[in-house]
Amino acid sequence: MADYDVAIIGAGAAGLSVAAFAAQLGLRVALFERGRMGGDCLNHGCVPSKALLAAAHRAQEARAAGRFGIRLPPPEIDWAAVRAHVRGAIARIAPNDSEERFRALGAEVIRASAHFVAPDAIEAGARRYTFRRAVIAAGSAPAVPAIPGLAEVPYLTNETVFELEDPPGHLIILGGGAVGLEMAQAHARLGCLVTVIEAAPSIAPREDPELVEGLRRTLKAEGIALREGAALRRVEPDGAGGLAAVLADGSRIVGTHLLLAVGRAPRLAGLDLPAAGIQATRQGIATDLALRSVSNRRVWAAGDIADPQGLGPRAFTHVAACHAAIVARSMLFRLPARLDYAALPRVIHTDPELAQVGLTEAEARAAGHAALGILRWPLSENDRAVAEGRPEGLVKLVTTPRGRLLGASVLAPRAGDMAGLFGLMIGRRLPLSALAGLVLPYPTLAEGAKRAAGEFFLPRLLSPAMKRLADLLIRLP
Ligand SMILES: Cc1cc2nc3c(=O)[nH]c(=O)nc-3n(C[C@H](O)[C@H](O)[C@H](O)COP(=O)(O)OP(=O)(O)OC[C@H]3O[C@@H](n4cnc5c(N)ncnc54)[C@H](O)[C@@H]3O)c2cc1C
Ligand SMILES: NC(=O)c1ccc[n+]([C@@H]2O[C@H](COP(=O)([O-])OP(=O)(O)OC[C@H]3O[C@@H](n4cnc5c(N)ncnc54)[C@H](O)[C@@H]3O)[C@@H](O)[C@H]2O)c1
Repeated sequence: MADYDVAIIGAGAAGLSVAAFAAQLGLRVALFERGRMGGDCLNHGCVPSKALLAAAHRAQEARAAGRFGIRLPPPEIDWAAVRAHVRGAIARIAPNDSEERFRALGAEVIRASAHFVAPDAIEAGARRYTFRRAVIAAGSAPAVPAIPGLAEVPYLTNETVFELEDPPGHLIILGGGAVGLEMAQAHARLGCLVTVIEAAPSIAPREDPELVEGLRRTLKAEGIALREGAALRRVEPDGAGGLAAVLADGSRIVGTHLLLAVGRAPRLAGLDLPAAGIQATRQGIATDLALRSVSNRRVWAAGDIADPQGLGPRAFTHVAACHAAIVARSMLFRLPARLDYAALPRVIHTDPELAQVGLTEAEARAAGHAALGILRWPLSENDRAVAEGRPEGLVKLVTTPRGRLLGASVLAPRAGDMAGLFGLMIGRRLPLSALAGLVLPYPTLAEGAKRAAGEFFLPRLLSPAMKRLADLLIRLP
């Protein structure tokens, strides 16, 4: 008999969700974790980044208070207290992910690095554990690009940037994606000089350019230097304890710290996958859409490390949770399960936030939708946004010609909070009339979603034929 029913490598968002479910069903669960319980999201990702952004936003609100007739002195940043706030947020959430909680649920938590030694066996801490089923949830690590000179300068990643004893004087960020932009705004609002170097022609290159333009304006207005379409040729020490980044156009940017934010790499090394006959791609563990390994049918993968059917990873905590639900269905109940990213949300948690659900206009065209309906509602037409002095932003909907919602892009304060509405519309294939006919509380930003949907029906409602019909009907007794 196998030692365990389910062995799980990694106690991050994905592994913990599977472990909690399997243990509560009474299965014998072994959960291997070599680092901190909670993985990236709790310790080096979502939680510290959102906590740092929260502090930064308070500072910005203090700076902007004058617009509302409130006179405040310029905010003073107590970096040690900001760090304590970040650590406090982690500490308050940590009990949910703790060893104690998972032991109480019935799982055995093994604090050691795990690797495969056979198709049905793992070794950790010099002990061998056999399993009936295994889940690889080892996550991803920050990618380190091959940049000449990088070995000669100290650099930060998401694993170290939240540990700085003092604020960076001038933070140079390589990569203008989700990590780069959130960290850029957090540090700029906390009083640091910030330069973002982005290789693609635009920051947030996957996102809708109309929305990115609004975000770019905000970031620049806050003093963040954006070097877009810039190739970094090399980095070198500046002789004063900092570094210089030399771009292909010859310009030299001198900073005190360098943060790498150029994407993620799956943590495959050290798992000894060949020992268990588990195939992997450059992007992660090769699985089918039920997240089951294509080559070892005892094994599933979940979270950042999964590469389902060549789709590549979607490195988000909500995706890790969604993967865990699919693994539970497929692995524990042997029910059909199929990953579907059609209604997947993603949010860049800057202020304003940039939220995307489903396809952007460009993604919809690339997917072969030749004719599209494009509906827009600017935030400047939303009463709440105007009242709060935040008219910068846009709701943009992408539909089929018949009005089925394919994607929604929103730039607005707390845009992510609108994502659920669009996710439900797309996921349940609800007609656009459901959104246009919804009665929403006034005044809320979400009314922008309803008004954008209304734009689909307005030209039809006010057509010459409808006007003639109205004229006729009003004459009837
Ligand atoms: C700065 C930053 C901000 C982010 N913000 C957000 C956000 O706002 N919203 C969002 O949805 N997502 C966000 N993400 C992404 C999110 O953090 C990840 O998608 C999520 O943490 C992935 O969870 P996971 O369980 O797949 O992997 P992880 O959280 O990385 O967990 C994997 C665990 O496996 C352990 N492990 C690895 N190999 C072994 C081994 N051989 N033996 C034992 N243990 C092992 C690791 O120590 C780790 O604890 C952010 C990421 C970063 C970097
Ligand atoms: N709010 C969130 O949900 C959130 C926040 C942070 C991270 N994450 C997750 O973590 C993942 C990783 O984030 P990330 O920002 O590191 O990756 P990313 O893929 O989102 O962005 C990386 C950026 O770096 C650029 N780049 C790549 N190589 C470069 C180079 N040599 N020089 C300059 N620019 C270069 C890319 O063009 C891209 O714009 C995200 O894709 C996301 O899934 C999510």
